[in-house]
Amino acid sequence: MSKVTVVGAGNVGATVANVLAHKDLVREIVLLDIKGDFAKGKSLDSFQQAPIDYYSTRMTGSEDYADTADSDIVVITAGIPRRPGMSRDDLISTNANIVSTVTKSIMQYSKNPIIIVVSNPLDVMTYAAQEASGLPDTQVFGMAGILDTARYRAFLAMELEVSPKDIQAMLLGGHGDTMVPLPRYTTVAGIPITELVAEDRLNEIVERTKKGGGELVKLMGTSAWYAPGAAAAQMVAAIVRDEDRIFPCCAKLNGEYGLKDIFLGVPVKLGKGGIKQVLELKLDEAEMALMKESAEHVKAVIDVYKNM
Ligand SMILES: NC(=O)C1=CN([C@@H]2O[C@H](COP(=O)(O)OP(=O)(O)OC[C@H]3O[C@@H](n4cnc5c(N)ncnc54)[C@H](O)[C@@H]3O)[C@@H](O)[C@H]2O)C=CC1
Ligand SMILES: O=C([O-])CC(=O)C(=O)O
Repeated sequence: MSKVTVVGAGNVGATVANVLAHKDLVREIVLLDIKGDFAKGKSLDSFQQAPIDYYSTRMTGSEDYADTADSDIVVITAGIPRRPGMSRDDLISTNANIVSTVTKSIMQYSKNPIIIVVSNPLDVMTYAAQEASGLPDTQVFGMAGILDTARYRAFLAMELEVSPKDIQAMLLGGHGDTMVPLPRYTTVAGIPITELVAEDRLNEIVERTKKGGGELVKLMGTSAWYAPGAAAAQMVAAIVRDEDRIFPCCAKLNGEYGLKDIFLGVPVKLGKGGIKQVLELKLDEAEMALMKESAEHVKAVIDVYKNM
């Protein structure tokens, strides 16, 4: 049974830990935060749910990295969330420093963890975590695509009045307004979405998906946590169970899609050890152009990070 550390016990981190504990898959979760006893309180509250919801996963809170020693998987959610009017990229100056510091502290106590990054701007923070950890590409990746496709699938379920269970979709690109939902790879119980939703309406749903994070920031004054937390927990589960799930994740590209030295959302096979394979879809010209545009945007933010 694995040990999982979640860094950042705020809205997303506490949700990742709580959802993961409910899956009863790992022996121990350590929730770490710099905010005094905050993580201790969150984890105690969460563990007091165990007798009610019937799981065994232990959860402890800490502000001391020694307690994270020998973690198999680390989820980094530390950092500030955006407020209305901000873009995810506006968080870079604060969060790059936090993510790099957190990663180095983790590496002092865990030799060979898998790191899943959640902090924003996601693609660049994943780049920063890999640089700070020195871990192989297969072991450092980011959570965004599961969330973004979940939003897309939820909007389609609302549109068609069908169960979200029956909607399958794929999405590429950066975790920002340039993300690339793929209607050609979207089905409802195997039926191509293009047969069920008119092109104009589908475009509106794609546009709403791209701005899905911002829609919630506007409604709540801070960013989302239920779906993001569940998405990160699903990635941990796929690794612990060695499921070989195919998920869109933010992964290092080494020539796939004609791109290098970048972390970007692509379909990967996720199981024991992390990313087992990056899948290269046969994109048409329009899809490839959107992917390229998204990559250029992420590259520009990586350059900002490199010059910090
Ligand atoms: N990748 C994605 O799809 C998503 C990413 N996010 C991002 O996740 C991050 C966290 O969001 P929330 O949980 O809503 O924020 P939050 O403010 O509720 O929690 C963040 C926590 O990080 C802690 N923290 C800050 N610096 C730290 C450090 N050096 N070491 C340990 N802990 C530290 C804070 O004390 C706070 O408790 C944000 O950057 C947000 O933009 C949020 C939702 C989705
Ligand atoms: O929108 C944000 O800032 C948080 C996030 O990445 C999301 O919910 O997609």
